Amino acid sequence: MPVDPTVACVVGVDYGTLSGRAVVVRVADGAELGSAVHDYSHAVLAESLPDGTPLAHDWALQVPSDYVDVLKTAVPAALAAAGVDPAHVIGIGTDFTACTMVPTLADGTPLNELPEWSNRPHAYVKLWKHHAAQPQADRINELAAKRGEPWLARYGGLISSEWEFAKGLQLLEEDPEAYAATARWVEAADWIIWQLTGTYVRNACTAGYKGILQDGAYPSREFLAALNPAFVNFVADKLEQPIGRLGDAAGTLTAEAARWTGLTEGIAVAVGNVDAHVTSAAAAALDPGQMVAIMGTSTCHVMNSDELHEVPGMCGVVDGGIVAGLWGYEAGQSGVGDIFGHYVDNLGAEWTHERLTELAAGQRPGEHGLIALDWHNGNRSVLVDHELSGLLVGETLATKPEDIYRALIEATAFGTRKIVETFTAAGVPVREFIAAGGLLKNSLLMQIYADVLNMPLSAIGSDQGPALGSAIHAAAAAGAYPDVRTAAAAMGSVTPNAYLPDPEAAAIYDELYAEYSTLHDYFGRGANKVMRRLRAIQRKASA
Ligand SMILES: Nc1ncnc2c1ncn2[C@@H]1O[C@H](COP(=O)(O)OP(=O)(O)O)[C@@H](O)[C@H]1O
Ligand SMILES: O=C(CO)[C@@H](O)[C@@H](O)COP(=O)(O)O
Repeated sequence: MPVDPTVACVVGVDYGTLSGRAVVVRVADGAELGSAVHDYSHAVLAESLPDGTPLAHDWALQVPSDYVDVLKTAVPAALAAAGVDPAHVIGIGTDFTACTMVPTLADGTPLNELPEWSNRPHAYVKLWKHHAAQPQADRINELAAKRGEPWLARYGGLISSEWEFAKGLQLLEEDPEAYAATARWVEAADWIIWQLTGTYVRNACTAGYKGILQDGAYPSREFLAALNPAFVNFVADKLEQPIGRLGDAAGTLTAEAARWTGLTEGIAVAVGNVDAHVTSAAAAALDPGQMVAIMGTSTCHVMNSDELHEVPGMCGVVDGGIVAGLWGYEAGQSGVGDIFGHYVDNLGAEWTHERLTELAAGQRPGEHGLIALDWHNGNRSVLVDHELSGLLVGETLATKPEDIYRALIEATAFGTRKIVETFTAAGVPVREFIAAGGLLKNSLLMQIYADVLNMPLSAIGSDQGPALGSAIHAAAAAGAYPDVRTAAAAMGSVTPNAYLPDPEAAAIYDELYAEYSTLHDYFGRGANKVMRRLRAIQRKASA
């Protein structure tokens, strides 16, 4: 029975680092009728497994049953909050952090859910911020450069330790039994769709940006064998799967998933997507030159272009990676909100983001005498090196907590400026900067970004951008619109010029950015490898 288009709704579910957020959205105009959040009960496993098995440095794991709990809790709660008849919901779409990898049996059962594997770290989900595969990434990059692999240029010259191949090679080399037991190496973005439909389809976005699928091919068997002879069949045996186009239906909701969610069995389920890339649709910002920055735990910068260029240190460029018909570019900062949260957490309970922001807002740029490097979680773009670490210069006995908090915000803004300038210099100009994500709520942070970039900031209309983007893809998958671009025009929203640069502040930030750039190149491009040496000493001391 077709649903009346004026009441038809879709559900978008955004899987972030610490929680899943469900939104019920009206198809006709993108109105968000109700939402709910569910925090993952295991959060991020960075110190130990649930049974206490210790984890080494730079590990970040998750428990996949937490993801299914979101379907069972946040989706019904969002429906209740919206007061919508579930029979009016015609589709569901999801987005996920990436590259978050699930080792599974052939039927999609996660390895960690088998009793015999529950105490093995490599049986668990490797979260996007799992950086312990940097040695494998270094070998992949060295070999790819030596062999002149054509696909390396599509990733700015460097493959990240966060992605599918480095993490897969680490699995093989550190736990060969777990590698052998892994029948499918699955992006969480696709695993959750598998749970909703019973069908495993690899989405074109993560396959391209995180799985090195370029021009229809993965890295060759020869390349894999040269990395490690036992890795030769990694693609054929554990990775390859039919590719689903963004905005198409991956399948329909199973009876079991209908019971979990309270939705109707058989409704359309959109091909999986990534929390960053799906947000461009929510901001109705799919045209070339519109850079959408999804600012949360990390920041992802996504932008379309009608031209293919190599941008040094970008995360990747994929044909149709954001929307069909255009080259989708991605860059990123692997630590942003995480850096602020880590600082706040270490200060003590009486300190909060809000208190520090209020105190910091009273300062003029440069007043605190500090400058920081925003590499507390490594550097994703433009250096692609997760052995790098944070730095603070200028601290004195007069330095106050709010001074450092402001310097950390400014450092992430300088990191974003480095990315914007690199794109523009490479022939992919940034014509509009649109902010999205959880950090939008910090107006001081937004103003600092406008001043540092010295350009107006547009702001996405929704404070649940990724979830709205997933809902838009669900509407296209359900056939309510002919394609994602048409659905985005009807359902997405943005406020242009939400923050305008202050010329005086911008001038001071130009001086501070010059100092940031000097530190960036000195510590990040090999002049002084102290950060890597400290990591090596740390690993030896922790062994
Ligand atoms: N007022 C604030 N100002 C700056 N950062 C904040 C503020 N509140 C929370 N954060 C940071 O934002 C991050 C969460 O961002 P959010 O977009 O909600 O989640 P996710 O990145 O998982 O999608 C956390 O790292 C947290 O430390
Ligand atoms: O890397 C990507 C996208 O490519 C993100 O999913 C990852 O940085 C996690 O983002 P969040 O900050 O947790 O939303």
